[in-house]
Order: sequence, then C-alpha cells, then structure tokens
Amino acid sequence: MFEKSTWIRLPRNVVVGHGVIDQTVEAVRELHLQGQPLIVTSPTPREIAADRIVEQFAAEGVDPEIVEVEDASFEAIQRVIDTAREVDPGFLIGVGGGKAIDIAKMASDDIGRGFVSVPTAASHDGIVSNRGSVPDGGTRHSVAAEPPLAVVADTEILANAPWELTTAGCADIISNYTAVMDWRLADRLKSVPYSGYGAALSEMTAEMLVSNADSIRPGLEESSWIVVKALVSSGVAMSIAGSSRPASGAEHLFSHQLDRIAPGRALHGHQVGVGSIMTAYLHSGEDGIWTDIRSALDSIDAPTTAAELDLEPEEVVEALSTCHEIRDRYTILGDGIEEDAARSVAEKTGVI
Ligand SMILES: NC(=O)C1=CN([C@@H]2O[C@H](COP(=O)(O)OP(=O)(O)OC[C@H]3O[C@@H](n4cnc5c(N)ncnc54)[C@H](OP(=O)(O)O)[C@@H]3O)[C@@H](O)[C@H]2O)C=CC1
Ligand SMILES: O=C(CO)COP(=O)(O)O
Ligand SMILES: [Zn+2]
Repeated sequence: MFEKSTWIRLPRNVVVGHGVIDQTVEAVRELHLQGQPLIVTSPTPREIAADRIVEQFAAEGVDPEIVEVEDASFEAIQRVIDTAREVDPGFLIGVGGGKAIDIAKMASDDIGRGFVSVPTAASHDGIVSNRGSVPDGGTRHSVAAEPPLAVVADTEILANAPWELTTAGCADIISNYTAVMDWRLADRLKSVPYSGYGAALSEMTAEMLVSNADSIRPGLEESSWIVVKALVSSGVAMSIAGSSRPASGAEHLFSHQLDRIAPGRALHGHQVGVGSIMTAYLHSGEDGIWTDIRSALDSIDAPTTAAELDLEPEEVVEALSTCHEIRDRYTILGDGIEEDAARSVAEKTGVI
C-alpha cells in the first residue's frame, strides 16, 4: 500500500516591487491577521523599513511592539519569545536580513503565531523558506520553522542596500548547483529523502540567475527584481523538499565553519559561493563545472578567493577539512578530507 505523505507549506502572498513596503498593512489585512503585530528587526533595517511599517500601522490606530536583535542566536530567539508571551501579539513581522527574518520565523513557530517576511536585503534565500538556521556552540541547527504567510519585498529598498548584499544573495543561489550535487550523492549512497521537484526547481533557479547575470548591476532596480525572485524560488524548493538540502550542501558546511573560525569576516552568501567552487571541483575534477561556477560568481562581482573573503589561506584549509563535523549531512566531503587534500583543492581552484 502507498503510505507516503507530505506537507508543502508556502507563503500565500508574495508581494514584490517598487515601493511595496507601503502595502505591508494591506498584505497583512488580506490574510485576516488580527491583533497587535510584533516586529522583529535589527538596527539598520529598523531605520530603513521597520519604522515605516510602524507608521503605517499607527495610521490605523495599531501600535506594534518592536524587538531589535543584534545577532542570530538562541538567546535572541528567546528574547523575542519572552516579549511575545508578555504582549500576546496577533502575528510577527521579520524586517531585515537573514538574521532578523530567521529569528522572527523561529519565534513564530514556538509561540504558534503567523509571521510575515519583509527582507531589506536580497542577501540570502531564507526569506521564504520554512527553515531557520542558528549557530549553537560547535554546531549549527537548521530547523523546521514557520514559513512566512506573506513576503513583502520592496525592490527600491533592496536596490539601495549595499551592493555586496545583493551579490551575496546571487552567490547563495549559484551554490544551489553543488547543493543539489551533494543531495543526489547522499540519495545514492545514504538513501536520504530526495525530491526530484525540489532539486529541479533549485537547479533551474540557479540557471535562470546565471543566464540573467548581465542584467545584475549595481544601482539597477531590475537586478533586485531578478535576484529576489530567485531567492523566493529557492526558498520554495526548500519548502517542497521539507529540508534545506536543495540549497545547502558541503559549501554551506564550509561557510558555517567559517562563521566559527572567522566570525563576522564575510557574508554568508559570499562564503558559500567560494565553498561551491571548491566542492564543485571535488565532485567533477579538473575539467568539471567549478570553472563555470567561478565565472558566474565573477560575473556578478562576488568573491572567488580567500583574500576577497578577508581570510588567511590556512583558515580556508581548516574550515574545509573540519566542516563535515558541523552536522549530520552527507556530502562530497564524506567523513572529512585531509588537510593536504583541502589545501590542494583550494590551490588548484585559485581560492588560495
Ligand atoms: N533560513 C534559511 O533558509 C537561511 C538562513 N540564512 C541565514 O541568514 C543569515 C545571513 O543573512 P544576511 O542577510 O547576510 O545577514 P544579516 O541579517 O546579518 O545582514 C547582513 C548585514 O546587512 C545589514 N543590512 C540589512 N539590510 C540592509 C539595508 N537595506 N541596508 C544596509 N544594511 C542592511 C545588516 O545590518 P544590521 O547589522 O543592522 O542588522 C547586517 O549588518 C545567516 O544567519 C544565515 O544562516 C541564510 C540563508 C538561508
Ligand atoms: O543557507 C541556507 C540555504 O541557502 C540554509 O541552509 P542551512 O540549512 O545550511 O542553514
Ligand atoms: Zn545559504
């Protein structure tokens, strides 16, 4: 008897375009969300977007509660949960980069209230996904969480954000190529749950971004449009898969390890891009697609070397040779690669 079942949880309203931040209240009302909003944001996004959203609610006689977070941590999530228990909000709104959105997402899951995602940077593909990603000591948790009920992505705000945030988002998408290679390998060798639809959507998203690379230029609002649609699509792939597998393989393990070894040095997307060059080399060898990945990153101004990530060569070697320990996710790194092998792949790909 056929006994499989799945839940694919997706946002209902995805609102993208110029000035749509001013439609946030409308997007919320259309979902019939009631009660006081709890806005989770971080310092810069607060000035750029959250205060504007507060004004919109104030014009309707609603006074949102705001929690400002500085880092992605379980302490920050707990602070949001504690505030939510005090004020009993009707729903949450995450306004900012990956950190604010992940925290809002995970707190919303804990307190059982819906959440709306308002990205201020096209820097990562968690803006739509049903996954939260939080470092915790020597490990990192990628946990199931509430997907947003709505996403409000204002391309004017995204286009005015520092250019490197957009190139980080592009690199996060380009890394889907190696994430899917790792996923297929893990399916073949370890029988991990695999979704052909999730994999195909993830690869197609990377393909479309790369084929539009010429239109992704600083100051062009169209660039934010292209990138944010790719980020939404990649997030949907994760929701279809029910895991971050379509968008996170060994290149993400490398990045998560760098967050421990060299915290705050480079953006998530930029680290996974460089990781992807090296893991593509491990998958397909000297004449494989690693050169295409490097060219794609280069064409959108994303880093391709350790120096551009502000890293020492030995930090790259350490991260690559130890990152398999970060979590139980089978990838091309298997049970780890030797330091000399890691140095060799980093040298051969020009990363160091
Ligand atoms: N759940 C998921 O599926 C995924 C989660 N992630 C997670 O997302 C995080 C990375 O996201 P990322 O966005 O790079 O990190 P942050 O949220 O830390 O944002 C990066 C920087 O950009 C600033 N910023 C945000 N918006 C603007 C703007 N419009 N103008 C100027 N500065 C701005 C932030 O300011 P400030 O310091 O003031 O906040 C911060 O300094 C990681 O924690 C990663 O694990 C990534 C991919 C997928
Ligand atoms: O960054 C992500 C996808 O781009 C999320 O993946 P993780 O599950 O590795 O945190
Ligand atoms: Zn990522």
